[in-house]
Amino acid sequence: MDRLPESLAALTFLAPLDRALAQLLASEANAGPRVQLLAALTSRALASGHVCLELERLFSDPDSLFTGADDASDSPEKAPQPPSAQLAPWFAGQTPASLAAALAAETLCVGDGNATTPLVLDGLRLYLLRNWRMEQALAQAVAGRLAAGTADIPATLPAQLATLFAGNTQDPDWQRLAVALATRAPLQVITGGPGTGKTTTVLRLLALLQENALYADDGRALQIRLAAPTGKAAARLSESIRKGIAQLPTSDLVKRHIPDRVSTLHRLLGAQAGTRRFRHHAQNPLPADVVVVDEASMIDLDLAHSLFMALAPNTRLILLGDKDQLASVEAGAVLAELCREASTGAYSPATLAWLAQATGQHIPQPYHGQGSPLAQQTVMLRESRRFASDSGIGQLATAVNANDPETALRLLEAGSEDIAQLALAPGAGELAGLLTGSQGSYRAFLLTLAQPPATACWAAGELTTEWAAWLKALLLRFDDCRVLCALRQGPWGVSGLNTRIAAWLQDAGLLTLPAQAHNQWYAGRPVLVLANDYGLNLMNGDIGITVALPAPEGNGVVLRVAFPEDSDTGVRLVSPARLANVDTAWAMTVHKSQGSEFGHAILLLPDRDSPVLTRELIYTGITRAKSRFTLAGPQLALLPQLIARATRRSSGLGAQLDRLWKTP
Ligand SMILES: Nc1ncnc2c1ncn2[C@@H]1O[C@H](COP(=O)(O)OP(=O)(O)OP(=O)(O)O)[C@@H](O)[C@H]1O
Repeated sequence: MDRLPESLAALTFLAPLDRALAQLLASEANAGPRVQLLAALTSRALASGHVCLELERLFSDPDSLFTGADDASDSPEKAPQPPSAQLAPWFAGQTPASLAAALAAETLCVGDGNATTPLVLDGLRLYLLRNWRMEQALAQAVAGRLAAGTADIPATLPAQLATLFAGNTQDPDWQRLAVALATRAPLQVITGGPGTGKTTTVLRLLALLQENALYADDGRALQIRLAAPTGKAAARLSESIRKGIAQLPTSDLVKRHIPDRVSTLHRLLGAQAGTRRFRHHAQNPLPADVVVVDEASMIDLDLAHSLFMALAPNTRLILLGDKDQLASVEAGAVLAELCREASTGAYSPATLAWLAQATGQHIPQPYHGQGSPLAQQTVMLRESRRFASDSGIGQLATAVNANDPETALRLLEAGSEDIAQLALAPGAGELAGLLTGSQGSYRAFLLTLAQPPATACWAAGELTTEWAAWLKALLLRFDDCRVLCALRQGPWGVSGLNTRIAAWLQDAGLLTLPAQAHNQWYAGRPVLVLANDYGLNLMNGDIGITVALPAPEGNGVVLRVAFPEDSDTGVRLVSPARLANVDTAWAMTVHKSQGSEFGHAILLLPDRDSPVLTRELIYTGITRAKSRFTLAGPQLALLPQLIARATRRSSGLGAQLDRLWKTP
């Protein structure tokens, strides 16, 4: 330990920012070598998605703490030695408890959260102060929403539920149970895999709440706000809400008061250019009676904290998401932490009795328990309506989630109408055939691109209906197929694949690339927006298609990027010159694909293992497929070890909640 700080340079897995933090603590707070090292490690763990540094894990499984989330590389040169080997000399002869004791003695740098110290030690968890505060505040907000206890059952509730769920014959009917529970507290969590009916359920809940509000004595409609973490997820929810409203068994008045506009969460909270602060916060809460947030697995600690702080105490929050998907790119695994008891249910006798009275439903014994107050407000939807029980995609996703590699391999090897595997040679030429083939490929998209309308493109400076419809069709067709990479860098990562795919498409006569290699812009280039741009109203994750349009004035053509938009034309055109932060999107990372779905999802595994290849990544990749899934790669034999590797993000949210509930 005494050789620090110079020797921090020897820890190659640290980033300059981690070392800078250590140096700052040394110069400003007189931090000793041990605190410097642990501060740098906390900072590195944070960059890998962990809210805190768990000292026990630092000893038991350090390599799992220091892997990148979205910036993984498959070049082995980057990490000459695993972190465990590099750290071994520093921690020889120590234990988690001895480290904690030594840290606690450094009172200028390390505190218990009451004083303003740069680091907070909470048991055997070490935090940067800001994260500890956010986690505390979030836990208190969650617990606060559940503190009021159980409301009485409104006399009308059983009949309303019976009408709304008249078509559901399942026993228990988890959708009905979820709606019933959501009426009794200002927080409800609904988790479930793809197509388990999360949107359908929340629509019925909104109908029920709005019905009660509109037909009450004062007849005031509830202000309902819908949001999702990315623009793409928001557009998808908007589309399924639009379709679902028509089928609701409720009056036209109620239907008219259910919104179908879904904003991004950042926009809902009032993101402002040039600052991380949102317009809505505890002193200026969101004006809303009900807030629904979909794809909640993508919400990191920071955003979850901002969301909870922006809600007035009586605003009802409904979180929807799939707890088994990849966690957020930034630190935290909020939905997974909130859903710790979702699989087992753990419904208390009081909840069981309440539900029996409200719904007439009896939850089977395996789901009984003495769960936390949050478990009582959480429902896991368990039956996929999108995938029949014999669908390959559904079965494969279930096997991966259940850590059952034998079944997953058997399904893939046998193949079926909707799943296949494709072993690739180093040149990956087999993939070229798949991407230019007749179905579930980029062919239909590129053929649509080649056939713009023969009519005029512009009328009075606006796109004509025909051209707008063509652009919308183009955007839709692009979702026929997508290559999802596990990694970003290297030959099997997004960067390598995008170049190869464009060349294959050109070889097949489907695409014309610019003669000059440095010119990245060409008609047909799909682009992915990499960061929120409030000036252009484009969100991280939005996808646009580059098109050549007749110039609005004069001769020739201009390149524009078409993005979907919730407007009359349904599309918006942006000049490529204004798009500084975009990437080509023939291939994208599984992380970036969250919240999207594709007709045919092709998940590409690299040629060697990496700690970022996890069960959640495989599951998320599979569940992006609507009708066809292909697992491709040069080393498909890696699959069982990837399925076995479950992600565990270090966080204290669950522990903070447990503590709050134990000490009323
Ligand atoms: N109780 C039900 N009875 C019949 N069909 C249902 C029921 N619930 C959902 N569905 C149908 O199943 C499909 C998937 O439902 P929904 O879109 O609500 O699921 P989801 O969990 O929100 O899906 P996603 O994974 O896309 O978020 C839809 O076509 C929906 O109409």
